[in-house]
Amino acid sequence: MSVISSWNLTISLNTTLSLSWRSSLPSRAIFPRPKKTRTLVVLAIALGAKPTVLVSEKLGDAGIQLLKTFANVDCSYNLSPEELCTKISLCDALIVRSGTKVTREVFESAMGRLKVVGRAGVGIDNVDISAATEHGCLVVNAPTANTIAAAEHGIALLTAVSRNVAQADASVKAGKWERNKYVGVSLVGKTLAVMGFGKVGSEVARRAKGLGMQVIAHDPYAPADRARAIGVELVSFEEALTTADFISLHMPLTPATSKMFNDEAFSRVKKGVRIINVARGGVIDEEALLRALDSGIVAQAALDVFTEEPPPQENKLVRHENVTVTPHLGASTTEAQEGVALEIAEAVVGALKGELAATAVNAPMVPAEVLLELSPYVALAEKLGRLAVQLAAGGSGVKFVKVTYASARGPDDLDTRLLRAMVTKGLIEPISSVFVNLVNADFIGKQRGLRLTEERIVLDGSPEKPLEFIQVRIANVESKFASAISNSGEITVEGRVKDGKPHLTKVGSFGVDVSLEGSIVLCRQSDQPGIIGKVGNILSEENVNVNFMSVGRIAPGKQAVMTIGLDEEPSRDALKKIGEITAVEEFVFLKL
Ligand SMILES: NC(=O)C1=CN([C@@H]2O[C@H](COP(=O)(O)OP(=O)(O)OC[C@H]3O[C@@H](n4cnc5c(N)ncnc54)[C@H](O)[C@@H]3O)[C@@H](O)[C@H]2O)C=CC1
Ligand SMILES: O=C(O)C(=O)COP(=O)(O)O
Repeated sequence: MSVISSWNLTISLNTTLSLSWRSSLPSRAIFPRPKKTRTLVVLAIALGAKPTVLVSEKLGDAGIQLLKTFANVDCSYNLSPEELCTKISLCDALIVRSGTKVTREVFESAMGRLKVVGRAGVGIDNVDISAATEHGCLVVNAPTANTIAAAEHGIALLTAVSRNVAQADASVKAGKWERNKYVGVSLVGKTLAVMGFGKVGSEVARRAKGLGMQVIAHDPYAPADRARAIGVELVSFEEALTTADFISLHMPLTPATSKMFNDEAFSRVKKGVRIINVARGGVIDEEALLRALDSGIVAQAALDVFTEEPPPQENKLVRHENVTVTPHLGASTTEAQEGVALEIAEAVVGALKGELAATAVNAPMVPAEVLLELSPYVALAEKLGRLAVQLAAGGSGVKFVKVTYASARGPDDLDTRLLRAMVTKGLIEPISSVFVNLVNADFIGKQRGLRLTEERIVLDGSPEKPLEFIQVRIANVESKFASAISNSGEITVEGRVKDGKPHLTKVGSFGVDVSLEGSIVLCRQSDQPGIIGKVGNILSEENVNVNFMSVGRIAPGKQAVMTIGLDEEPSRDALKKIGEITAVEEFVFLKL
């Protein structure tokens, strides 16, 4: 047996937490409700009540029909921010496009009911992801169905600005015939810099090559071999700026890309460059672009997106004669909208059912097969967390938690993110009013000052099972059940999965064996005959069914820890009577 990572490995509690799930997991583990409403919601769904999905922007019909097979669908377009906040507390899911701002206020107004936000498109800059995560709300998007539409729109604008199509059209419609004024420039042989070489950027590049352009791309995160495969050279930002005749923007709006095209950037471009933006308005400093257009540094710009949408009437960029504009039409083809609607409807319905969310934005994926295999260990992890925290004496302040995973599998073969989230859930929910799920576990843990570290132990043997046991230890605390403190001085509980069910197999330094169902009584007594019978009698007098009982002792005739699994909760009186048995030195009642 070897320990392959040490307690020093502090898992960063602010990393985005993993998550995906299946209906085989208990639904409350997936989308737990605030305590008062949880039971009702689960019950309502069990009785066949449909969840409610609010669609706040036009969505393709195929998507709406799919949603209707599973949910009540409320299509309410053009809601004001106040109206959205009012409606949202009655909705389990919200589907938006780029026109709805899903702000922190929206999540706060949802009062814990909103489980999923579906973005019917790619860019999620209109959704406050941190607020979603903090509120345990999953965000999913539809990242693939509009790629081609956006790329084609980029190419449409590229050709339009090279040949003054929009301006010439307006001129003819105004009764003029200005053939000399609208002489354009050719694309063939010109250099196009694609900024952001992702899905849309690479499709634009492919098409531009077909038009005979030299294509370079700037993307700090794109693999060079993917670029090479379509004959594109990845270059620095500087090189892209200084060599391009056309620049097409395809990066997401993030703090790093915000106003990436500013006075400084425009001061380095080739005079007469043409710029196309089908990404997000915010990646350009619009004031700086206006200056660059007025000074002739930028010959033309084509903008599908704006910092503020729709842009104000008086927006000088929109009215500029060298600017071609479209009203955020990149994704607006019949084909893309049907595709996006289906993609998002499937993702939202799946998430509401508790299935894997392949396009989760605030919850990295755990593959379906991994999840299926881990499912009983997920339940075990939560229950161990629940037991450990209930064993801490009041006022101890649980802070340092160590989770050990013992397995015969290699260290890279076990994704512990899910298990870590469930231990966190088990540790926090019994002692607070917050609800913890796989989306917000790390955030809530960090917020509450939990320092959770993980350790892997590699066991010899055949790696059939993903895990042999999970151990949860809480350091630097007193316990209300002294025997739960192991030789290392920590509250220690350890469990295994037996016949698909979680079992408690160790408390402190005592080996025990009890199925983790219902509730349990832990009892330390001096090892002597008759104790089990006495405890059993007290419980049977109360009609409390014992589902499991085990006794672990240090040595014959010394001390023993009796673990009793109960179907019902015993009365205070019964617990008092157990405590009064002479040989019983301490006992504790724990809810699972
Ligand atoms: N106008 C419209 O209707 C549409 C607009 N979009 C916009 O286009 C963006 C790109 O979409 P996809 O290609 O599907 O996303 P993607 O995620 O496949 O590609 C984005 C690329 O940008 C790169 N990137 C990130 N930071 C960068 C930086 N600082 N400099 C250069 N590159 C950077 C990433 O590495 C990635 O390769 C979306 O985020 C969205 O805002 C997408 C679809 C339709
Ligand atoms: O998918 C995207 O990122 C888009 O910008 C498309 O926006 P839309 O859904 O058309 O409002």
